[in-house]
Amino acid sequence: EICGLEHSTIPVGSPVCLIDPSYTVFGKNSSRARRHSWTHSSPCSHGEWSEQPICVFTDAIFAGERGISLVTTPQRANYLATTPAFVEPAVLEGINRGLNPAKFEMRAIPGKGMGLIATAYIQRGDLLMAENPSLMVDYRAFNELTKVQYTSLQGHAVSNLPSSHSAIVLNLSAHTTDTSHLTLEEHVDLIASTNCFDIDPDEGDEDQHNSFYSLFPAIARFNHDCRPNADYVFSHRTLAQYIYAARDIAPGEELTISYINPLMSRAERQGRLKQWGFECACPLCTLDGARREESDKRIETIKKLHEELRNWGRESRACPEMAELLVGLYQMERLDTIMYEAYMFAALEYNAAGDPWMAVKYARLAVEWGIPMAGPEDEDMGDLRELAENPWGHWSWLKRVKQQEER
Ligand SMILES: C[S@@+](CC[C@H](N)C(=O)[O-])C[C@H]1O[C@@H](n2cnc3c(N)ncnc32)[C@H](O)[C@@H]1O
Repeated sequence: EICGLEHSTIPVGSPVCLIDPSYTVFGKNSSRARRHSWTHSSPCSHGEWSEQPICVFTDAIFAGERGISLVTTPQRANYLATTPAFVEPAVLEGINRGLNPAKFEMRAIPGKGMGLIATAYIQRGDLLMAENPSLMVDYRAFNELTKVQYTSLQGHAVSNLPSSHSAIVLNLSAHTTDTSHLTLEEHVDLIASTNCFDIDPDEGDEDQHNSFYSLFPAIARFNHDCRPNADYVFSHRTLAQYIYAARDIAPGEELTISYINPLMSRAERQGRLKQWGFECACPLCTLDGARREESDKRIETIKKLHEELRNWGRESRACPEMAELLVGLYQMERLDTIMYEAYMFAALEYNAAGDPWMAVKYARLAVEWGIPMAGPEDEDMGDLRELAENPWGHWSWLKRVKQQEER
C-alpha cells in the first residue's frame, strides 16, 4: 500500500497519488526523472516474496481521454510514463481511429463469435488498425501474486478507465456465452485470457524478464487463422499495436491474424489453440489427410533448412539453392506474414556465394515484404537495406566462399 489509498474513486483529472521519484529508473537527480500524474494509482498488492508492490496505475486522460490502465510495479509504471507515448502526445496522432473510408466491418462469423470482414479491396502492406492498449498487466502479477490478488487488480484497472472505454472492454468476448453469473474480477480475467497479447519489454526497461499481458479492444476482434492475411507489430515509441495486411484481400474475406507461431505441425497448432479454448477449423487445419501430411512435412523441412542457413560456421551446407528451396516452401505453405524471412535468407546466401545481383533482388524483396510485418525500425530491415545498397560492403559478402577456401 504505497499511496495510502485503498480503492480509488477519485474523479478523473485529479492527480491523487504521485509515485516517489526514487522509483524512477533514471534516479532522483536525472533530468528525465519525473512524477507522472496518474489519475488513479491504487490499490496495491504485495506478494509473499515480492520486492516491490504491484499496483494499478490509470491515466484516464491518456490518448485524448481514451485512458490506459497498468498493473505493475511503481518503477515500471514510472518508466512507461517517460516513453514518447506519454510525454509526446503528438506521436499518437492517427492511432485509435478507424480507417476513413472504412475497409472492413464487424460481423458475426459462424462458429467464431464476432469477426472482421473486408468491405473493400485491401492491398498487401495496408495499415488496418493502430491501437493503444486499454490494459497492460505485468507478468510479475501472475508470478508473484495469488489469483485473488491479481484478478482484483485487473478488475480495478478496468473499472478505473473512462466509463465508455471500460464498457467496450467489458463487451469483449469472454469465450463463454453466459457471463451473468461471474463477478467483475472473474469476467475481466476471462476477457483478458481470451483477448490479450504478450508485449515484450523494450530496451530501456530494466525489468527485461517480464512481458506485459496487453489488451487492445478493437484488435481483439481479429479471429485466428493458421495462414492469416494480416499480422501485428508493436511500437514501444507509440505504445501501439499496428495491424497490416500481409497479402491482397478481396471484399468479403475475413481479416485474420495468427495467435501462434505458424511454423508448427497441425497437431502442435491444435494443441496450442486449445489453450485459447477453441478447435481451429481454418482451411489449413481442415485439409484432407494426404495434403495435411504434406504441409507438416514442408514445415519440418523449413525448420531443418533454418538450422543450416542460420549456421555461419564451416560445417554448414547452406548455399543459394538451399535458400531457393526455402523460398519455394514458404510460398507453398502460404506463409505470407513471414515471407520476408525466406527472402532475407536468400539475399544473404547469394551474397555469401558472391552473386550480388541476386542478393540485391532478394534483399529488396525482403524489405518490401518485411517493412509492414517487422516494422520499419526493425534491425534486420536496416541490415537488408545496407545489403541492397552495397552488397560488396556487406558483412555477408563472399562469406561462404572464403570459408570453403579455408577448408
Ligand atoms: C481474440 S477473440 C477474437 C474475436 C472474437 N471472435 C469475438 O467475438 O470478439 C478470440 C476468441 O475468438 C474465437 N475464435 C478466434 N479464432 C477462431 C477460429 N479460428 N475458430 C473458432 N473460434 C475462433 C475463440 O472463441 C477465441 O477464444
